[in-house]
Amino acid sequence: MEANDRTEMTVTWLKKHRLIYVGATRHPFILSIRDGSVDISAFKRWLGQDYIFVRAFVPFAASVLLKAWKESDDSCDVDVILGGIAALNDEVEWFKKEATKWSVALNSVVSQKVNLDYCRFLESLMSPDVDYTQAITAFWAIETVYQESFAHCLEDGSKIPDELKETCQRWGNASFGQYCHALQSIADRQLKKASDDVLAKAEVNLLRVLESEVEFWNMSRGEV
Ligand SMILES: Cc1ncc(CO)c(N)n1
Repeated sequence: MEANDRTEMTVTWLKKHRLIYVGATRHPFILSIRDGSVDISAFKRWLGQDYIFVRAFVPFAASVLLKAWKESDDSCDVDVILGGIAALNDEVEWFKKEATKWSVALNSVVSQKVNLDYCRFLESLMSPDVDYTQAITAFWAIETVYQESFAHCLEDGSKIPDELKETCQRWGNASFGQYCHALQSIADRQLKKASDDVLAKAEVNLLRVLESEVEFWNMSRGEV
């Protein structure tokens, strides 16, 4: 590959940063869900913290939608992102239902530092100074880590406890996978025509997302 080959930049980056990507998508927390050994208190901690994260992810998604509408040459982008926002609406309701099932009091969950930092990073990406290419690349990466992680839980040979199957289905299902692919195509198309400066920033943001995802799983396991 030539150094300036911009075809499927996301694929190139995931290869280049493979170790951290595998760290985010095959984390011990995910592996423990897959093999059924998951510590339920860790799962509940994840549930409460992720609810806080998802609430911050909604305005981020809205900011990506706004940027798509303003900056994209392809009006289909808005439809893809709108579909993602619709899914987030379901997701917020699902968290409330799931929290009741596990007796997690969502309104008394205190955001942990890792989560606060990640949400603050999302907020920085909402700035109008961050262009559509950077925003959509981060958006794709965030959704894809969950898709890859939970899809792995559902693969052959898994021993997920019944009461956690719905969680894995939520992000591991095929249509969420297609949605992530649609986001990836958009990101690749944008990255192909981006300036070198934007390209460099998008790569840094991708790394920040992957690191934050690893930390988020660590936090869920009570390790930070
Ligand atoms: C921490 C985290 N990353 C990604 C997603 C996917 O939406 C999520 N719900 N939470």
